[in-house]
Amino acid sequence: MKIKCLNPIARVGLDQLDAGYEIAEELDQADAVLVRSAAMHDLKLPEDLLAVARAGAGVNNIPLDACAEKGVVVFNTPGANANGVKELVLAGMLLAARDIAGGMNWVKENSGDENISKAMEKAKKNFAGTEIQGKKLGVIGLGAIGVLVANAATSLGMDVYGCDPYLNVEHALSLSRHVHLVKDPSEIYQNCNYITIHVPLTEGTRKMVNQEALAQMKGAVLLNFARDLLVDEEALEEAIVSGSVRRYVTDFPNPRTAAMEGVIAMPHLGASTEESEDNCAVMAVRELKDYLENGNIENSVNFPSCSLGGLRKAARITVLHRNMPNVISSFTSLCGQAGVNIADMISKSRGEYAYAMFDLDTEPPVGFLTRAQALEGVLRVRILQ
Ligand SMILES: NC(=O)c1ccc[n+]([C@@H]2O[C@H](COP(=O)([O-])OP(=O)(O)OC[C@H]3O[C@@H](n4cnc5c(N)ncnc54)[C@H](O)[C@@H]3O)[C@@H](O)[C@H]2O)c1
Ligand SMILES: O=C(O)[C@H](O)COP(=O)(O)O
Repeated sequence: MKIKCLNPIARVGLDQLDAGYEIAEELDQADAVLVRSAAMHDLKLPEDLLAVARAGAGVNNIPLDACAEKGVVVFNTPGANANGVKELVLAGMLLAARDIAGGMNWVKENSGDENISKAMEKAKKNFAGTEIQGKKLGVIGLGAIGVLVANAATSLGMDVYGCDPYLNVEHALSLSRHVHLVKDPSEIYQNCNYITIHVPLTEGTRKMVNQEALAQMKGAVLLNFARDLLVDEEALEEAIVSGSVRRYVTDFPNPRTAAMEGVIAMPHLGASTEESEDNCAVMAVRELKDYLENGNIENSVNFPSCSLGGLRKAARITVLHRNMPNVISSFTSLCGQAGVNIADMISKSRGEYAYAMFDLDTEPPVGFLTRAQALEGVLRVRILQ
């Protein structure tokens, strides 16, 4: 199997690719892709590509539907970089609470002054600020990162409010009981001193922090460590001028926000820690290998989770297909016609797409793959032995 890395991937992950694998020089040779933030929307994907693993959380750089249509399974690594982001969000709040960066710059600029120790005692009032203890923090999106940020903020003495209409059980169970859940994000916009967004960028969340939301804020610090396009930046500029937003702290600057007054920007550093890079790489490679070698799917963002464990029978056939009637029945009929017994099977669906796995007592005959691949609704068939 040839794996193409579209971004540098941590060595500890690549080291798991044993003898059966090599790193591809070119994308068109690849059986699978490992990627971080490289933009894939305009890439021509090879016909034989089987999978893409995003070593990270956000998948807005990957054409998920186009991949599904071609029978390419896309994975991500939920939670693997969440702590790295949480720590930077805490730093972001502290950087907005006092002018730490301004103060540090002042020291650099005055480093030649022999009387700097005396001068700073006069200058320091320019960089003073407030404490975060006792302030209200609103967290929009209580997933892997949002929960860690909310819990850490309660430990720092903040009064924390969280909003997530799709909060899942795992994240709900790990959320501190001190976090107040609200249904309407307006409660957060209107009442919180700090507001932090941790939702994926999708068509539904694009510009979710819009003019209406920004106008409700009362001198808040808005933190965006998720994606720039979640915020309406024209409205943001007005909100900073009017004072409804006091500071915008972002990990996703662009030509517009990088030059804006009141913005504290970092160059997409959230997941750039040794630990997060290692965690993501290890998880992404594990997911890829389990899919390539056993056909099992875990943490896909365009196909359902589905597993039959390790290969134990004569052959395993996997079928990525549209979620529509008769695909499974026409496949099992094909097995019957070929005299192949299905020893075990599993089938799962997710939205428009579905996946089925069949363990066979005997190897399928020559030509079986071509016949299965031609069945209506089938996107890709693989035979694993
Ligand atoms: N700065 C960085 O380096 C960095 C690192 C990792 C992730 N991210 C970004 O942060 C995002 C979140 O990451 P995560 O690991 O917490 O993902 P996650 O999938 O664990 O959590 C996302 C949460 O957002 C919630 N959500 C979706 N739509 C919502 C809405 N309209 N209102 C409120 N909540 C909503 C979901 O229910 C889910 O709980 C990623 O999609 C990515 O864009 C950035
Ligand atoms: O969505 C993510 O996981 C982050 O934005 C991290 O992206 P990166 O892997 O390019 O640092």
